Amino acid sequence: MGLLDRYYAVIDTLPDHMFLFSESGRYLDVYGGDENKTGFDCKPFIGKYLHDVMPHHLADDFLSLIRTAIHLQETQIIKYKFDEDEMIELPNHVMVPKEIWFEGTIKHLPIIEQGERVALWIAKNITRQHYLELELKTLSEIDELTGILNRRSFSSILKTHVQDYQHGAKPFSLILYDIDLFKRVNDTLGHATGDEVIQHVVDVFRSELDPEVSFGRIGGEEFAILLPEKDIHDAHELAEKLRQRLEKSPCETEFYEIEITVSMGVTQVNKDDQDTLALISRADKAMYQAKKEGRNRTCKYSNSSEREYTQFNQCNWFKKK
Ligand SMILES: Nc1nc2c(ncn2[C@@H]2O[C@H](COP(=O)(O)OP(=O)(O)OP(=O)(O)O)[C@@H](O)[C@H]2O)c(=O)[nH]1
Repeated sequence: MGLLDRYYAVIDTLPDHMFLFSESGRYLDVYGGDENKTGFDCKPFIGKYLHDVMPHHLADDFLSLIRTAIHLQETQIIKYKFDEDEMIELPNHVMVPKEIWFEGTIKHLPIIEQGERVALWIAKNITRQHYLELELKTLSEIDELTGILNRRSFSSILKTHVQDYQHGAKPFSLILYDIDLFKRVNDTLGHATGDEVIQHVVDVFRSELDPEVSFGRIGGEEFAILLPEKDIHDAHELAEKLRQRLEKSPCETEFYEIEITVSMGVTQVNKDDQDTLALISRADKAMYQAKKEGRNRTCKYSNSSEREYTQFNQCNWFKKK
């Protein structure tokens, strides 16, 4: 076997697809691609143009990357997908995959073919990696027990809302709530039943909340709801609706029917909120006031929330330094 044939055989068994494109978007050559599992070697594309084999807006994007790689002589990297709606032209015998993700690396090649400059496009199938990344993202953002946002992702969304508000977005409100006397559920009926109660409270609230509302578990039995474009009065009204709904919906476990209530604190973002701390602290103080006033109620943050909290801080087992 001559050296050229050997090179050709090697390049054609490479796991990723390698396309040679002219700067007008013509497929000059196609190699490899065994591992891309498209069931199609793409060689029939040779001689065709990008616009002949894929939806035009995708072809426009691809062509612009090819031209950028050639003009700047800088490698371009892109993540892209083909799916049932947007697919390259496949022969009839090839089953159209639901979704297939690629990483494309586009490099300028020092070759002129038929008067045109040339780029090499290496396409690696990253579908598995893409789904793993999605799974990891979900795991890092979602609370395992309840399926709502965890503390970290809720805090990050809240922070973004505060920043947007400081840059002119509409005000929003925050509800914090805590399950009343929850310790006794755990202590009397066991931790597993406690977990069921937490799930029940979340389910009842979730069924009442719009899907675009951010809802997070920010502590063991403490939750937060961010209400975009709602003032403190709207937020109080909604919180009361949720509280009353829960009051009328006992948690049914296999062995028990458990009456559950929550105490809720409500506040609204204001111009002094440079970060989330003061905002959360106000909602927390209002929630504390609701606990102090007898639980199973909703309090709006006010001067009296501040007073209650200050009195709490004046107890004798710790002092502010
Ligand atoms: N089952 C279960 N319990 C939890 C979880 N996280 C925190 N807890 C429990 O939640 C309880 C919180 O109790 P406390 O903070 O004393 O408050 P409380 O009994 O709810 O009383 P008030 O808040 O004053 O109405 C503690 O017993 C924690 O162990 C969890 O994920 N599962």
